[in-house]
Amino acid sequence: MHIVVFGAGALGTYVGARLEEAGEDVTFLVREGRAQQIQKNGLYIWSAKGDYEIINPRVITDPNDARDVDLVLISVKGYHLPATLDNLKVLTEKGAYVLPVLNGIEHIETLKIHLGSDSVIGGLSFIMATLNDEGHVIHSSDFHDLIIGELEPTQSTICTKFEEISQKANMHATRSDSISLELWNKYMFINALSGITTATNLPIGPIRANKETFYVAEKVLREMKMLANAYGVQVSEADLETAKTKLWRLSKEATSSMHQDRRKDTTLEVEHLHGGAIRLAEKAGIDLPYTQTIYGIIKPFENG
Ligand SMILES: NC(=O)C1=CN([C@@H]2O[C@H](COP(=O)(O)OP(=O)(O)OC[C@H]3O[C@@H](n4cnc5c(N)ncnc54)[C@H](OP(=O)(O)O)[C@@H]3O)[C@@H](O)[C@H]2O)C=CC1
Ligand SMILES: CC(C)(CO)C(=O)C(=O)O
Repeated sequence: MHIVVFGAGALGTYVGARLEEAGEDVTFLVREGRAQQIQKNGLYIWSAKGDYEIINPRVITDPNDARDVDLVLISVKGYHLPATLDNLKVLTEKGAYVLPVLNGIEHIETLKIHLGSDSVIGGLSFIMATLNDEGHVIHSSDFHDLIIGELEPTQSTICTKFEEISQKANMHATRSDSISLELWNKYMFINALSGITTATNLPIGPIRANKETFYVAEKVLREMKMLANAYGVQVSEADLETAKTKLWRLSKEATSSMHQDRRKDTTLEVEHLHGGAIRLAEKAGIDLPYTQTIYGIIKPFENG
């Protein structure tokens, strides 16, 4: 299978490298600056699950240079997605399916509108990864989960093929037959975790240690459950409890990628995540007061 990783950042490089390590044909579609950095420093992942270097990575900056693409793994930040749509179209017109692994929900509809519903597979990841100054991936969590699933029945064959190859790779890859529920469960979890860690500028430990602060995260979980339910996705009380348990199980220094971005003084995905939830809530005629407050607190830090 020929896989194009669109955006060789922390998550895309990690998954792309694991697939290449498993013997798959992987091409990285990047912008000029990243292409030069890869040429200078190489493509490495440093991980407790096993370090890996891609020897002679195949890197392109123009989608027209990609031949016979089966699948495009989209791993740009939410705020970069609009600028990728024309290049993605070039790839879907060659017959590729796209598998976005971004956090969030709104991007699924955006991609469907621009590329057609049949082209867009559901996907998400649980991992803590970031790029260091050399552009190498630092994988700091003991989990590295990738979940995929068809959003349309026509995607069954490509999902089966990708399931087979990704399960041979050094990561925990699974296929879900309720990917919309998985996407919303992740959205619920990430809006609580990234919201509370970024707004307080603290990792999860001190947040849990102050019940008044953890209470806010719990309220965000509840609002996100309500939002999912308003969109017909049956996020349940049990799912909410699972998300809460996950927040308790994280190591005390653990934090969200948005909070890591705040620490690095770079752009935050707050508009894509919390802003997206507020837009969806407005359309559904519901209020999300805790999410709205978190959004307001983070907003001044959005542009670094
Ligand atoms: N990191 C993590 O642990 C996790 C991240 N996620 C989600 O995954 C998504 C990606 O996050 P992450 O990997 O951390 O982000 P990064 O910022 O590390 O990577 C994003 C990459 O996208 C590239 N990019 C942006 N626009 C384009 C473009 N037009 N063409 C080609 N490449 C482009 C950027 O390249 P350039 O160098 O040119 O700017 C950058 O390398 C986010 O939605 C995040 O929430 C989900 C789970 C965990
Ligand atoms: C919570 C985590 C680390 C899980 O993958 C994540 O998605 C993020 O911080 O962006």
